[in-house]
Parts: sequence; C-alpha cells; structure tokens
Amino acid sequence: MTLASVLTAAQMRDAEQVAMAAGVTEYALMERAGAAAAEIIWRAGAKRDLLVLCGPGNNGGDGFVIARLLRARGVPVRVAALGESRTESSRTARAAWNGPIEPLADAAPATQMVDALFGTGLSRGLDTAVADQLAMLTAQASFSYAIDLPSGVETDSGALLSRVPAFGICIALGALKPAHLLYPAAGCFERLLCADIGTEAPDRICRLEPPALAIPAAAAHKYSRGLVAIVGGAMAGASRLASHAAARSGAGMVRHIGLESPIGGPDAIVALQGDEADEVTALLSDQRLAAVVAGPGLGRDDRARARLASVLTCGRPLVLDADALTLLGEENASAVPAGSILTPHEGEFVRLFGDLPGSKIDKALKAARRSGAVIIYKGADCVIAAPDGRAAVATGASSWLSTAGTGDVLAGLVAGRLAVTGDPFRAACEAVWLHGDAARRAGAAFIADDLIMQFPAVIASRL
Ligand SMILES: NC(=O)C1=CN([C@@H]2O[C@H](COP(=O)(O)OP(=O)(O)OC[C@H]3O[C@@H](n4cnc5c(N)ncnc54)[C@H](OP(=O)(O)O)[C@@H]3O)[C@@H](O)[C@H]2O)[C@@H](O)CC1
Ligand SMILES: [K+]
Repeated sequence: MTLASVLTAAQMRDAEQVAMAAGVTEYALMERAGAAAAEIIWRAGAKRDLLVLCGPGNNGGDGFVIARLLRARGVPVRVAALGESRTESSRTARAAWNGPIEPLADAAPATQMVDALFGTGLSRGLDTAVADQLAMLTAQASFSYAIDLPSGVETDSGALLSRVPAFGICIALGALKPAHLLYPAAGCFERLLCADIGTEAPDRICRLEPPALAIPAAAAHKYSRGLVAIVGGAMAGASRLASHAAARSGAGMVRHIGLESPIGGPDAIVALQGDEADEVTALLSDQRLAAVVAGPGLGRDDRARARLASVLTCGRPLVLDADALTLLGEENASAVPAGSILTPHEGEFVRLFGDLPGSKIDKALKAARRSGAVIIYKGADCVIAAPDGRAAVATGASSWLSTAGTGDVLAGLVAGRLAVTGDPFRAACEAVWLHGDAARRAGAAFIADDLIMQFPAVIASRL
C-alpha cells in the first residue's frame, strides 16, 4: 500500500476490519494512530502548552492517546471533552489519560490545539455552539492540528457540514480520505500529513504523485517519439497554445491543422492548412499520428461540427477539450472512441454527463465508465479517472492557473504525453502533474504561454 491511497469512510472501516481479523485490536490501532499523531505534534510544537478537544467516538479516543503521550514527554496538556466517550476503545483511552477533563464549552485557548472531536464517523454538522467554540480555539492557537479530518467536513465528499476553521496541519490516519483532496474541505488546512497505522489499503484511487519520466531511446526518431496533430478552427490562438504545449511536452513532432497558414510561433511546429472537413480527414489519415487534439479554438458552428466529425472518425487516439466537449453534448458523450481523453471543467462536465451523484471522484469515475474515456475533471481539485476504476486526485494547484489559455496548454500537454507513452491514463496523470509543477515554477501573474516555457525544466526534473 501507499500512503497516497484514498479510502472512503466505509473502505477505511473495511481496512480496520482486515487488520482486526489479522489479530490487531481496535484499541491497538488507536494507540498507533495516537502515537503517530503525537510524534508529528511533538516535532512541530515541542513543549508548547497544548489543548486537546475530544469527541464522543474513536476520533476522541485518538485525542486521549495524544494527550497522554505528550504529557509523558513533558508537554503541559489540557483536555476538553464533548460529553462522554461512547465507544469501548475511546473509553479505554480516556481511562488511560487519567487526568482532568474540562467541558468543551468552558475550554480556554492554548498555544497548541488538537481537534479530535469528529473524524470519519461524523454524521451531520456540528451544533452551532460547538462549531463556534472550535473556531475560536483554533483561531487563538498558534499551532493547530486536525486529527484524521477537520471536524465538520464530510469524509467522502469534501463538503462542509458546518463552519470549519482553518487548521495548520491535518494528520490523516492510515490513508487519505476524499475530503483531504476535494474542495472545500481540502482548503481547511495548510499542510496534510498521512500517518501509517499499519492498515492495508488498495491503491485504485490515489493522490497524484510526481511521475517518473524516461529520456528518449538511443535509436529514437521524431515519429517514434510521438507525432501529435492539433485541429484548430475559428480562434487560432487557442489551438496555437495547445500546439506549443505539445511541442515542448517531449513528443517528437507536432502538426497544426488550421484554417490559416502559417500560424506563427515556433518553426518546429508544422503548420498545415485544412479548411474543409475532407481536407482534415485526409490530413488525419496518417497512421503515424499518436495523438490528435480537438477543441481549443475549434468554434461551435457547422464548420466546427464538421471538423469534429473528421476527428471522431479518424481512428487515432484523441484528446477532446473545450469546444469539442460542448459540441459533443450529453447525447454524444458515450460516442467518443474508446481510449480517448476528455478534459472537462465543471460546466463542460455537467453538459456532457449531467448532474451525476456522489463526490467529484465518484462523478469522474462514473463518467469514465460510461464514456470509455479517461476523464480529466478539472478544477482546483483535479480528478483523473479511467474506465477501469483507477483514479488520481491532484490538489494544491496554483490559483494563478485561473487565467485564459491554461486549459488549452493542458490539452496540448496531455496529447504530447499520450503520443510519448501511448497510455491514456498515464499520459493524463503525467500531464496534470507537469502542468501543476510548471505553474508552481512560473510563480505569480503568469500567462498561459509562460507555462509552456517551464515544461523542459519540469520534465528534466522528473527524468
Ligand atoms: N478506521 C480505523 O482504522 C481507525 C480509526 N480511528 C479513528 O476513529 C475515527 C472514527 O471513529 P468513529 O467511527 O467512532 O467516529 P467519530 O468520527 O469519532 O465520531 C462518531 C461519534 O460522533 C457522533 N456524532 C457524529 N456526528 C456528530 C455531530 N455532528 N454532533 C455530535 N455528535 C456526532 C456519533 O454519534 P451518532 O452519529 O450516532 O449520533 C458517534 O458517537 C477515525 O476518524 C479515526 O480518528 C483510529 O482510532 C484508529 C484506526
Ligand atoms: K478531527
């Protein structure tokens, strides 16, 4: 297992059951969780005075373990509880604390504050008085820690069920949960750490990790490294951005099929003119094409429709973005060739697949299964889902990415990586990570063109 695995509350309970079937008691898991969290808190805050808030369930039990272990290391610890402990393990942990317990409502602030009120067992929003007290104590603390999850966030969706303050560190236990990566919950802490408590987790759904890329083979040539075509349309700038991104993605050659020629920009891009759909069809008949992009700048008129029809029937691996997604609409979402990659933002996603139930991860997985395509469901939290049930979630992207053209750049980069790897899910994961890292390097107030200039260095860093 990897600590980047993402489990729902029910899957985490299953993992706990597997550990218990192997002979580990629930209380032993709680001790491991508390010890791992206490170690993190010790390293961050040392002997600064600490207030631990304990809820009625096993999250509260973790809190009592943390309190006991840090008191034993000489930290001045106070504990405030929300009522009685209601599970056997949390009662055991409470008894082992063996120190004073204040009512939560009366607790005064401390330099460090631990939120062990609720974790995966949260079933509704906190009462307003409890949420307000939590917010006040968190705001007053210089160091704040959420155990497993910030209290008030819904584990599986990342929704906020009541007011949730901003924590310094969130310590996930055993595995990540969807709420650690999906907004708004993912915005409720500055740092996320995952503590290993010895439970096993499947790695079908993971946090997006940095990719391992390869240099071209010694005998590589431009076609073996991947030939990409971008089919442009009414707005040449967008498809040019996609072309430039593909050209610096590691692919061997890029052809831009536009309504005008030449297109400007790097001379390495082969500018081809294809005004009519049959010309596009002819230009896409090259069997060496390893990826074809349509959507950026395509337009939405009849001419665009005809160009898209040529793309959909060309038999080459496709990346469909922007106008292509709008033209496809819900009635044609399942008509895309298997193995394609679709890159919708939220509005495009809903137009393509309707208002699907569940979390953003659930929605992306359902859409992937329904369409047979890899879905890159964009946003501040970006979910990449494959028809076979794998998913990766990227989070923490630069908010400066919210500028014109960055989506076009991503589409070109995805196509470039598809041409290099021949694997849609891998290509999507690589491209989203590289795009995010390029944005981090580009700093502030960049434009989409600047991202592309970062690609060679970003790729070099992953070789
Ligand atoms: N899985 C693992 O491997 C491990 C898990 N561990 C830990 O266990 C945590 C999960 O524990 P948990 O299941 O006991 O749930 P938890 O979040 O403590 O709360 C449930 C209690 O709160 C109550 N309640 C709910 N909402 C409420 C509200 N708004 N306002 C008031 N009450 C509310 C609810 O009562 P009810 O809904 O029935 O009214 C119930 O009494 C997990 O996050 C991790 O920290 C570790 O110890 C080690 C290994
Ligand atoms: K918590």
